[in-house]
Amino acid sequence: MPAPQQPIDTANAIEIRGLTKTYAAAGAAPPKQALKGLDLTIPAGSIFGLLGPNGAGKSTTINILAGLVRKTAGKVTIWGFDQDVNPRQSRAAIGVMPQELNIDPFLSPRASLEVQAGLYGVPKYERWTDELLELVGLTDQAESYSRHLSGGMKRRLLLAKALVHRPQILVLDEPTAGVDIQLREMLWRNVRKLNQQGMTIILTTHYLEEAQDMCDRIAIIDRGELVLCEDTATLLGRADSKTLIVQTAAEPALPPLPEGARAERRPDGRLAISYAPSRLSTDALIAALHGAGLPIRDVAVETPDLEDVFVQLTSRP
Ligand SMILES: Nc1ncnc2c1ncn2[C@@H]1O[C@H](COP(=O)(O)OP(=O)(O)OP(=O)(O)O)[C@@H](O)[C@H]1O
Repeated sequence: MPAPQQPIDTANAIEIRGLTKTYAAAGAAPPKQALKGLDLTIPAGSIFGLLGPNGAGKSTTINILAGLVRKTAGKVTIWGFDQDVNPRQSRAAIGVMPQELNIDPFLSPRASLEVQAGLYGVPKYERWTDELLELVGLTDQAESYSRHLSGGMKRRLLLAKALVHRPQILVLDEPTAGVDIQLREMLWRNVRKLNQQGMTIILTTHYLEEAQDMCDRIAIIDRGELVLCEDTATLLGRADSKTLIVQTAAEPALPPLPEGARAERRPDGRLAISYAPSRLSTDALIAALHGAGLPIRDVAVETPDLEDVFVQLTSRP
């Protein structure tokens, strides 16, 4: 086996080049190409969102990173270590909180964490079991059977398990699917804290609002291919649409509008005028409304959110 190497370039936590995965045919099902030459770069220190519609290939990508699924072709570099050349080092750099609640029901949270630390070869003096239990709020349940934990507590334990070997990169696969608000807040508080301490976070979620709030960079994949990878702010700027909400003193007839603007009256009586900011500025629109004699009492501008952009980019013909 080649000698382990030192990380070469840790400006990027992860580099994926030409990643391909074809699942073998099973029974009547034909082979399935889940990833078709994916290229992805995840900067160190970021909170990175990996988004895509169902079946896009997110879990396949994450499972390849975690070493749970074998890629068909391509190159994966984790914290500077080529997965094929230095599998141990690349695995040590990453911790994964999976979707499934795969916890040994007969172990206590403390024992689960100790076993996990053993699997990663973390020496006893480097373990931080008590701190981890505290971090995820399981100190009081530390010695209970895991099978007695609630679903939310099991998820907390999964997060702690992902962290036992102090990875540089933490992957969260749909961490908030079906969890209550309290757990969600605990999770995001911890994620921000870990990120501030330098940990790179990779996140898949179906809650686009969460991705918009949490991630500083987002990749969208669809049908096994990269659609785009951008800073969240740039991505949000892509949807060339805004809505001017106008509250009028009375309820006059709809005024004539500049070309490209469309108005509708909302149930609360306000006018919602949508327009493309690349073709019509907000100032020009308001001036036109004034010019038409509209008795404006108040205005607000609604900007598109990630959901709008996502739908625009992944809607299928
Ligand atoms: N073990 C498998 N055997 C065969 N096909 C698979 C296997 N796992 C996934 N696939 C297929 O590969 C494609 C990508 O699946 P994947 O689970 O990676 O997508 P995803 O983006 O995570 O989707 P979701 O949001 O629904 O979890 C899908 O068409 C899926 O049916």
